[in-house]
Amino acid sequence: LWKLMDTYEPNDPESIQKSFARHLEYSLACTRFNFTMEDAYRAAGLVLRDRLLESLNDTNDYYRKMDVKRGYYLSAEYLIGRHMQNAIANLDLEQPFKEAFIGLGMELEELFHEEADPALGNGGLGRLAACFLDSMATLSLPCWGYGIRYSYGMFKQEIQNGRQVECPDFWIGDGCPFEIPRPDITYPVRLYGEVTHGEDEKGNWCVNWVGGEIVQAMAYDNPIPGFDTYNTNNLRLWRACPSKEFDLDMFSAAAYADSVESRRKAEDLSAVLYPNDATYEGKELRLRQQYFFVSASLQDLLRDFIKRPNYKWSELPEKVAVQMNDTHPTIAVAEMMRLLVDVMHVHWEEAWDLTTKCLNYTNHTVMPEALEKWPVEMIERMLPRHLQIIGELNLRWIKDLQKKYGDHSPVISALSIFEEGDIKKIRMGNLAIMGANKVNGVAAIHTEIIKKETFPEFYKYCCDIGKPDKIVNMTNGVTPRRWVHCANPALSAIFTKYLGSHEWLTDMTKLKGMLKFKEDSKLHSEWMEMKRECKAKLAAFVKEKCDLDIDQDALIDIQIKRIHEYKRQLMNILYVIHRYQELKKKSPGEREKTQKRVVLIGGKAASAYVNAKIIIKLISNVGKVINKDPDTSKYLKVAFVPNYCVSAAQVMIPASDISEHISTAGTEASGTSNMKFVMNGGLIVGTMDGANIEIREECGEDTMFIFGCLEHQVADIAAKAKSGHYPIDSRLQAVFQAIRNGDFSHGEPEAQAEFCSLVDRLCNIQAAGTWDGDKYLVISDFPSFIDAQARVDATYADKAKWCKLSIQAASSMAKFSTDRTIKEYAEVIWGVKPAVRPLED
Ligand SMILES: CCc1ccc([C@H](C)CC(=O)N[C@@H]2O[C@H](CO)[C@@H](O)[C@H](O)[C@H]2O)cc1
Repeated sequence: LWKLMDTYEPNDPESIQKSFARHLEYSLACTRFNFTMEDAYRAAGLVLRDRLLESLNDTNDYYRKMDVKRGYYLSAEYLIGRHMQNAIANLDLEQPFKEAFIGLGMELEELFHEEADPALGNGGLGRLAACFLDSMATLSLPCWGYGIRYSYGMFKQEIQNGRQVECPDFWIGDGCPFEIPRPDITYPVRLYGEVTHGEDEKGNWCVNWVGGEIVQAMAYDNPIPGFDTYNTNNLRLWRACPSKEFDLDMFSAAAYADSVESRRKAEDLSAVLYPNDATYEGKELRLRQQYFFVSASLQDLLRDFIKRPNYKWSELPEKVAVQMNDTHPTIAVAEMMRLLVDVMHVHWEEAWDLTTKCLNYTNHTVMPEALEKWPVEMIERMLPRHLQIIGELNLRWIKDLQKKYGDHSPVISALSIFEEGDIKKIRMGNLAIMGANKVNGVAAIHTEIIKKETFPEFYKYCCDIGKPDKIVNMTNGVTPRRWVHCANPALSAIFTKYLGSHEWLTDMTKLKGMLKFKEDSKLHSEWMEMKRECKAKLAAFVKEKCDLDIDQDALIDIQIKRIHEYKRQLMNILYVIHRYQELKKKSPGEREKTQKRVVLIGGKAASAYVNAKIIIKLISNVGKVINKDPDTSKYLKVAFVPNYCVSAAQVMIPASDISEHISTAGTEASGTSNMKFVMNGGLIVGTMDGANIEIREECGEDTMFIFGCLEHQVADIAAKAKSGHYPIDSRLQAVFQAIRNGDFSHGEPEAQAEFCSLVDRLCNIQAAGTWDGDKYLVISDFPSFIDAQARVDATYADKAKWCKLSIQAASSMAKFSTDRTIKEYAEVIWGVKPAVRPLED
């Protein structure tokens, strides 16, 4: 059987066609003469699934045989995007698949479009997790991801009359060929109930968590193929199922409704992704979701560990490393202790030693409103044993601190896991740092802010105990497979042609080889042709989504990311109004000389985020005025692109000339779309914030149009404003006036009121830097923003210079590949080494 089984799926076009036809018939019950494009996509997906599954199993067997140290990434979100194109590329099947389907009269692109975009995440954090999975596999690192299989992902965004409308995203629809249900892998997860103490059968004193409700966590495996390797890792997502499919005795009793109720209640757990991406909402279901996937994941990885012949608990940190993606999985600190102490009967001290050696924590935001603090009473009700454990941990922690800093040092209350107050809370950030081996920020400036402003007492404590390197920096990255090779095949072809191989795709330092051609006219013409192709695709996309015709020779200016006041989409649209007013002032002749611009803004607002939704409305209404103004529409177009998601990003990002990363200095932890744009030859208008700073260092100052105050200046500006010194540039005054005049309200009183409230709050001078005023310093950064945009126009007028800068920047982005980022995590934090699976195994 083994000989038969080995590599049983040949990859020549004909075998692929056969396998396709077989799945059409035997898996989908279609006949080979009548099937829809969606059927074709599904059958093709199953052809790939067979190969992915084979590789996943063989890879996992290899890891087990080699008894390697494993890494586990715990994330409540994975924005994985469409699978098919990426799977074909990473399995190195592009050629045979292309030939096979051309032979069947189908373009691969047609199939790709049939796939639902699994949006199991909100934004940056979720997409980073997905890029990490791709790099962990490509580096042949024995690392798996764990998460939640939400039935409803990130809502679909429709724009109706300029306003965001959220629509449920039932992405699973008729099933996803790229996931494998594992009814053989389920774990019980208890919630609520109470804790009893007593003697077990052997007379040992033990703690029992009883009662409450049990939910079954069932695994769904999503193979993650690496590029240019035979290794395929796994993303194991948990779905909540009722513990007893059907409680027959309940069935007999007239409590039928209850059994259905308990089924619904159980399934609720993994039903919906919470659509907020930077504001903590203490919803109980959210905490249940977090504990649910953390418990199932830790049970699963510990089961794998104890499967190893004559395992010893002391070996756990040598065989297991866990990364907590922000505080969302931080209940893992207490759950690991419960499983080790209560279930595996490991002594408390050893259990704590093992826990703090295995767990690690990544912080992704310094926004106070995003830091999770769960009410003690909620934890007490839902997770009574965990509250006991956290209480005990904090007791010992405080004792340590008192020994070091004295009983009444203010440090104690700052470092305590508990936040006192009328509602006592558990600070998940403090618990995460306390329970972690390593803590990291996601960009150099962000990690410094964590040390100095967000957790200064913790950093000082680490230094005091001689562990200053407990907090390390891991600058984010993106995977070049999806964001260059799949999103921009024309650019990928240029790199491979000029560099002589596609090695750059697994080692982006090779792109430096392009620099010697950066002023080469032949490359320039190919480069500009590539950009033209991307712009043509974008034009078709914008026509379809916004019913707007855009001039492909215009400068394409894009800002796509979650709508949030700190990301300052408002400043972008205020500038567009200013640019419009300047155009209107000009004579037709003068207008002819101006740089044509198309400004595209896209992103979802958290459903309860009122100000963000008003900003979307303002952008939509401004577009309606400008785009049909005969004086200006030839020179300036602006549109809000609906339903920004991974697949939309793959169409928009390759087409940019300029992209906006204009957050107030010190607010954007890193940003990752900035990296994707520059890798595709786009240049940045940005502030000295997040990873913009490091991109500028790598690519050269002349490739970025920087403006605005620096992080350390923010507090001064706010202080000056308090004393009334916060001047408003006259050009911005003119913009505010136009808004107040109702120029962009289309006679909608509600919109007019909303727009004016936005402007009024900005102009509440004394309150600048606070929520009652211009919290994110739009007014004080506006003049230099105008200057930066003028520099863009001037530079863009010199096409050869622009092209040179574009090539220079795109060829200098090696640092921002997640291969570099993950290599650092593996070496500095996890101590996990590549385990390259040999084919013949
Ligand atoms: C509790 C609600 C909630 C949900 C998600 C989050 C995320 C941490 C927000 C997020 O996505 N942060 C982004 O993470 C990216 C990856 O590191 C960074 O590049 C972005 O700068 C950061 O905003 C915070 C709070």
